[in-house]
Amino acid sequence: MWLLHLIAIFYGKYRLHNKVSTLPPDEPCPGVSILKPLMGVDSNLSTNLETFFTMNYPVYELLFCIEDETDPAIKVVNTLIEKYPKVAAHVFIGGSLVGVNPKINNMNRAYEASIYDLILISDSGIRMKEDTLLDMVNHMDEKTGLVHQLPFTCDRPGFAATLEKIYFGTAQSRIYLTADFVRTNCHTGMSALMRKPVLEEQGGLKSFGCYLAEDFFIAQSYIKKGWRTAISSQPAMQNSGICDIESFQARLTRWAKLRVAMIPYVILLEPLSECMMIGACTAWSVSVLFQWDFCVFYLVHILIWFICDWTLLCVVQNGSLPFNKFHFVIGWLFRELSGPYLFINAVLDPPIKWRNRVFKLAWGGVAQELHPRIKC
Ligand SMILES: CCCCCCCC/C=C\CCCCCCCC(=O)N[C@@H](CO)[C@H](O)/C=C/CCCCCCCCCCCCC
Ligand SMILES: O=c1ccn([C@@H]2O[C@H](COP(=O)(O)OP(=O)(O)O[C@H]3OC[C@@H](O)[C@H](O)[C@H]3O)[C@@H](O)[C@H]2O)c(=O)[nH]1
Repeated sequence: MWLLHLIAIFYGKYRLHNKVSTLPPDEPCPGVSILKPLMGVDSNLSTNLETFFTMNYPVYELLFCIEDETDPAIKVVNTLIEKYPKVAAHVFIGGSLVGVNPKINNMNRAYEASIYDLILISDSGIRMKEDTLLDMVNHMDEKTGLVHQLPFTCDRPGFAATLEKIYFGTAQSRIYLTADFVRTNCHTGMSALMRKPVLEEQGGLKSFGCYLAEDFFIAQSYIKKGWRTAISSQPAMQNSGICDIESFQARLTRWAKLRVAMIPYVILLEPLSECMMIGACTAWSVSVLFQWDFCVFYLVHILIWFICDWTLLCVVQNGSLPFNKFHFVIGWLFRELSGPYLFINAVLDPPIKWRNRVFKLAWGGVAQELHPRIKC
């Protein structure tokens, strides 16, 4: 785990927040079809979506996917389309039933209507900078089939936002960056650019509709076909208007359930890779083997881990943090203490609740909807 910390810090420093180079003027810019699956409206939706209309990229189309024809997101999107008439944008309402995964069902019609060879799947809460799309396209070299963004968050007020930033900038970034360094699949599909022809060879987006963790299986299919996956230099800036501890923990629990079903060895490795757990195990081991003091060892372990996490968070943030060190201590302790508890909860209660549906996963990751179309 110390090695993982070091790899994440140094690789993050080397790989993230690099200057985005412009494409050579003589090379034609590849067009990008951007799929935006939407469901409901939050206080930041309009400003988040607006950043897709103001990107500095020459050829792209925006394909908004909305399942429910009464969804207020339709009005938000139409207002933006009227405001930016020069940006190619279309709205797909109704979705299509091609599998169990509601996000795939929502996006599939837009995917089939997309006209470019590069597809960007981008969740509703994501914000783009003017050069984010260019940065992602720049990472799509001839060996790479899928470019994804390291999940991170925008600066927002409140303890829940602090907690989210700490989680994504420490525990998640550590694994994500190390996985990218050793070329292991760790793809989280909130913002991913992919080659459409490769997806088409496998039957298109709909062939991943049987999985809830479509992101993991899409990346896996690229790797099996000999393509590389890579992270881009800019992290994914999540900026959902819904930011509270309960929904954040529900999301982490849902993701943990997906991981456990897809990659069963994480049942053991994941809790053991948590600071408090591995620290306690190691402190006990050295107290038995070498008669070292348990408490001193444990506290030094936690202190070094804490310093590494702060360093990594600063690397991923690449600027001043919106909270002070005291808030970091509180948020970090809360995350580290609640992490193993959430994981155990996820293992003990396998049904997965996602928005207004409940699913069950079989080992391997194939999903089944438990009570189709229940409303919250
Ligand atoms: C030698 C030490 C090995 C340590 C192994 C650590 C085991 C995993 C610990 C924590 C997992 C955190 C994963 C964070 C990102 C995943 C977020 C997520 O769950 N996303 C899902 C929903 O979008 C998505 O479907 C799943 C994506 C793939 C998750 C793969 C997790 C296992 C990654 C193991 C990488 C180990 C790399 C280190 C190798 C030396
Ligand atoms: O029923 C749904 C649920 C979600 N979605 C869309 O899917 C995207 C992600 O939804 P949420 O924000 O609820 O969920 P997460 O951020 O946890 O998703 C993430 O984890 C699970 C993976 O399968 C997803 O690819 C990844 O985006 C949003 O754009 C949302 O609008 C639908 O279109 N229909």
